Amino acid sequence: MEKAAVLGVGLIGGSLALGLKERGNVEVCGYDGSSQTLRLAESSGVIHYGCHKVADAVKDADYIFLALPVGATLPLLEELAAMDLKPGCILSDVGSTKGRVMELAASLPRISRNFIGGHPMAGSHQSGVKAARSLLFENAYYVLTPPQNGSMSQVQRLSRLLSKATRAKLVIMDPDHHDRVVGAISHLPHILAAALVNQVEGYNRSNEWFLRLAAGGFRDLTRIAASDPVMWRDVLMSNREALLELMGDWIREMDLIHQALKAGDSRKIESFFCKAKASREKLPDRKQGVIAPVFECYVDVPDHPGEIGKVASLLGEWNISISNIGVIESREDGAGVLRLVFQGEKDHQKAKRVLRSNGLTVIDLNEQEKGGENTK
Ligand SMILES: NC(=O)C1=CN([C@@H]2O[C@H](COP(=O)(O)OP(=O)(O)OC[C@H]3O[C@@H](n4cnc5c(N)ncnc54)[C@H](O)[C@@H]3O)[C@@H](O)[C@H]2O)C=CC1
Ligand SMILES: O=C(O)C(=O)Cc1ccc(O)cc1
Repeated sequence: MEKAAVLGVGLIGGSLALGLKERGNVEVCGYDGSSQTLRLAESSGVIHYGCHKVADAVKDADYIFLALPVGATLPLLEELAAMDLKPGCILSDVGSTKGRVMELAASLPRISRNFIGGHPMAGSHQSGVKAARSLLFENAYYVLTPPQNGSMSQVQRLSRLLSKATRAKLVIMDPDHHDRVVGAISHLPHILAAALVNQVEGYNRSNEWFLRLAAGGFRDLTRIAASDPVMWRDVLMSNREALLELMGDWIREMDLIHQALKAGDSRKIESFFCKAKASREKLPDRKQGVIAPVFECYVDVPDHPGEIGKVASLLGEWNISISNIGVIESREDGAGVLRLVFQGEKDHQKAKRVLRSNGLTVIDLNEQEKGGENTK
């Protein structure tokens, strides 16, 4: 049986460990800086067994997951790079930012090819192993950021395991692109929620009615302000560039509504809310845990001129329409990885068949393994 080491068994590490244990068909060893957490993880069955030393936890591991705050992930990754890991061992993390960790991994030659960044796009304002749940990531996106010059077969190995263990939808992204997008939809909202709570708390100090009257809107908008401060300190510190830009845009947006209010411009004020209402109503309802399906696959393109054109015309000959095509990774040897996106499941399945029967290596990160756990 393969072995997975989960370093940091809090909310995310614990949830991942539970999924790996219940559906991943791997032995799960845990490590945590807090021996109380490690004991609890062991006694509540979140991990098969715990180790008090990192070196013992990662010994003979086939997979290593770092599930600590980003600021603690970076030095631990450097420590791991100095250890003798099992050849071919895949390392990954779960951190909310990807640029900084990918940059560091790229500078550590002993692990750079086997470090595939990860970010499950689900969680909670709670933290700690007590809040861990085996299906926390079900139907959420799980972003992978493969290394430049890494191998797609390692990405496929990791995604097979994660798909079974988490039942999330795996997608590949460039680290900087990830940090800008997630900065806007997750990091910036956390800053705004905390700022609003701090502002109202200031008023409340001299008049307790402020927080006493706090109703639905304030509560909905600020739930995430109860999240772990160390984790969020590290998220901001590791995504400074993108967040400074996004906060600049936010200040400009606030200034527009401030100006409209100052001028008593009721038309502008109404259109500000109309625009937001229309856009908010278009957001898919996640209550049932449903997310847009991913109709995409990746093709390893050999180092021959015109290969991308060949893929496109092959699909054209079979009347398969592509909704998006792009090179996501170009390697030093001239070869690369092509990302193909289709409008529907029929074209997606047909394209994989056609490309494979023409000798191309096609990777679908969410392909169900025949007879595997996630076919249930
Ligand atoms: N909380 C959330 O909703 C989400 C968090 N993430 C990311 O997951 C990572 C972990 O977050 P959570 O599980 O929420 O935090 P957590 O606080 O629940 O768990 C972190 C665990 O790491 C341990 N730890 C901290 N520093 C350590 C060190 N230097 N050495 C050994 N152990 C150490 C702690 O004792 C704790 O058990 C973070 O990088 C965060 O950005 C990703 C997706 C969602
Ligand atoms: O609780 C919530 O709504 C969250 O926002 C959870 C969350 C926190 C951090 C992440 O990187 C991803 C998801």
